Amino acid sequence: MVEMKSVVQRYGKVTIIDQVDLSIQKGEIFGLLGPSGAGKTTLVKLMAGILQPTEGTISLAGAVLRHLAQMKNFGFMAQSDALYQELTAWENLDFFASIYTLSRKKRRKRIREVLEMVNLSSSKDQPVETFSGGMKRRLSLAAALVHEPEMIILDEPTVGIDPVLRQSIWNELNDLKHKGVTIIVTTHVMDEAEKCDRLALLRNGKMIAMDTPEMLKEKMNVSSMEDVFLHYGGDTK
Ligand SMILES: Nc1ncnc2c1ncn2[C@@H]1O[C@H](COP(=O)(O)OP(=O)(O)OP(=O)(O)O)[C@@H](O)[C@H]1O
Repeated sequence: MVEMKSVVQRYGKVTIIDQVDLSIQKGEIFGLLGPSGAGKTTLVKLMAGILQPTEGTISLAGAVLRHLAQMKNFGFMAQSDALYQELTAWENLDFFASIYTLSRKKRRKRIREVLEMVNLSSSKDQPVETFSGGMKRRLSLAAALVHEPEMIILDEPTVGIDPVLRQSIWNELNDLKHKGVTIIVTTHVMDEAEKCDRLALLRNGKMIAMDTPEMLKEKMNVSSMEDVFLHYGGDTK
């Protein structure tokens, strides 16, 4: 689904992403883990076509990537919420759904579904400016999913979300995965890292390990993802 070859991203003389190769399969949950400043957000922005790499190639489902963010089959949830504060939750979702030219009937059905998924049905008519941080995060997730994309990129999706809801979001991500949706997620949360099919560990812009959570633990001879992370010299923030 995503193929990166020798990708380098530089700002001036500073190298932020350093010769990254990776390949993400359709229908997998792929996690990006690394200490703060390692380059995770930069890497997902490159995948989303929001940034163009200084060097290397990025292709999506075989095609060289061009403005993927505008493509219909793709959803992106950034770290900062891109919501219209004065509009209600429903109106925000209706706006995002209309961009993707969903029919009116389909839109209503789908908005109800995603609101239910993120547990915001009862707040659907409230303006976003009255929402808590966690509610805004949940609405951003709903907005990234409203058009049923084939691939979603979630940059720290569960920051500010309590453990119960975090679990229900992960159940939802697993359901999507079983429908063949490819999910790319950056996280600092170790129990979330465990839920990924494969993980890439990033440090100082370099890919230092890539494997299943089980194999990473086995290779390090440790019992938790926390230990894997610490082994590679990360800090858990
Ligand atoms: N536009 C930019 N110009 C210069 N440096 C940048 C720019 N964007 C990011 N950086 C630098 O790139 C490095 C990686 O940033 P990035 O946001 O990708 O890290 P991250 O792993 O997502 O961190 P966090 O977990 O804290 O969100 C940081 O040192 C950051 O300061």
